[in-house]
Amino acid sequence: MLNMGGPATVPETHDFLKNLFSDGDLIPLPFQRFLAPIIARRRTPSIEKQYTDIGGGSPILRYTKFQGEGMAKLLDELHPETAPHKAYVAFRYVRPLTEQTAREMKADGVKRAIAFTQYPQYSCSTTGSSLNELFRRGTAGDVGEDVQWSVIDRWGTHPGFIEAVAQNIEIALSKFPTSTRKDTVLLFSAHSLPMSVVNRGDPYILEVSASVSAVMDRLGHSNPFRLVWQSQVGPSAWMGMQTGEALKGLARLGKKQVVLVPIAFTSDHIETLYELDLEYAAEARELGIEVHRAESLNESPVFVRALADIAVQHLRDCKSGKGPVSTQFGLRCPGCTNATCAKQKEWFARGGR
Ligand SMILES: C=CC1=C(C)c2cc3[nH]c(cc4nc(cc5[nH]c(cc1n2)c(C)c5CCC(=O)O)C(CCC(=O)O)=C4C)c(C)c3C=C
Ligand SMILES: [Fe+2]
Ligand SMILES: [Fe+2]
Repeated sequence: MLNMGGPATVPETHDFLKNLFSDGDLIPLPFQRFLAPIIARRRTPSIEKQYTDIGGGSPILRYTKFQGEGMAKLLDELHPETAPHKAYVAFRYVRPLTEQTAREMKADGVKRAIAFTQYPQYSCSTTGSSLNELFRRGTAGDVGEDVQWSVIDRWGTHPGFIEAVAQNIEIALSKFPTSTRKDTVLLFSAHSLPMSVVNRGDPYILEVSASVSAVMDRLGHSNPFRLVWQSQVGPSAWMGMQTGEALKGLARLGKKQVVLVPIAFTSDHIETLYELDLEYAAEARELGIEVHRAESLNESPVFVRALADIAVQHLRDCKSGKGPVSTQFGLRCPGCTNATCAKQKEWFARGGR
């Protein structure tokens, strides 16, 4: 289960940021090895405060373990041919790091593995970065040379995922009076992307939009909705409209009720618990808007079942000869010039050999 991870405790914030700013797939910096520790050190106090304010750390490891254990148990029932199943967590910036997990898998004698991204929608900067790291570890022999790999690289319109999000929206909507419920705006909010990444053909914006569209279809277009973008960092141009600006605009339009919907991450983190729940909710209240947030997928049984279904479908596709990767996987961003991306895709397409 590939993801970025987050600091489980406040003192781990610095190392998280240092690893994050050292990742050239996420943030290409000149003199990266030199600049990354400097930027990380400068940003640590403000981000530490945010993790303190949300209860002392990121819950992502706890939720990912919960989801993974639930998925593995379901897989034993749904796909006994490949039982027993075990979920390993491989984070990019905090423990358990890809490197540590790779060694653990080797020690366990794993012979068949699925690199299962936990980002629903594909971006070169997120899933791409995790696959590049796994490729480096795999080719360095950290996982074991004889492991057969396949890849689940995106699943943003899977009906089970869409159902889980839709159910959480319905719960949030039910907190508004029946008489005004249908006027409530569903404001889908996803982590933004620098325009430089969008403009090289990264599919993330398109895939997040497709998720939103599928959720609205499932809800029968019961409410007005918009997709907006949050958490941009630094002075460069990022994908907009920004979530905070959208709330101001909705207030100007006389809207009084909003459901905020996180759509690009599977568990709570500072974007939901700090930015949405503390910052934007307070801003909205000042603007005279009542806000409820759709809960993150966290411990949703519908979502755990969706993960298992995605894996079963993938195992069947592998067996029926559709190959170890999706058809989308082979198509790199037209503007991607990252040499590791190219090598990684070839390596996984051969089953990681
Ligand atoms: C699908 C989710 C995410 C995408 C896409 C994404 C792209 C992206 N992010 C940065 C820069 C930073 N991201 C930071 C933290 C962070 N990012 C995501 C998710 C996505 N990022 C998460 C879940 C987190 C963890 C923080 C949290 O919310 O718990 C940070 C560090 C925090 C900070 O310093 O503000 C940076 C920096 C870029 C440049 C980028 C696309 C290229
Ligand atoms: Fe790439
Ligand atoms: Fe980010």
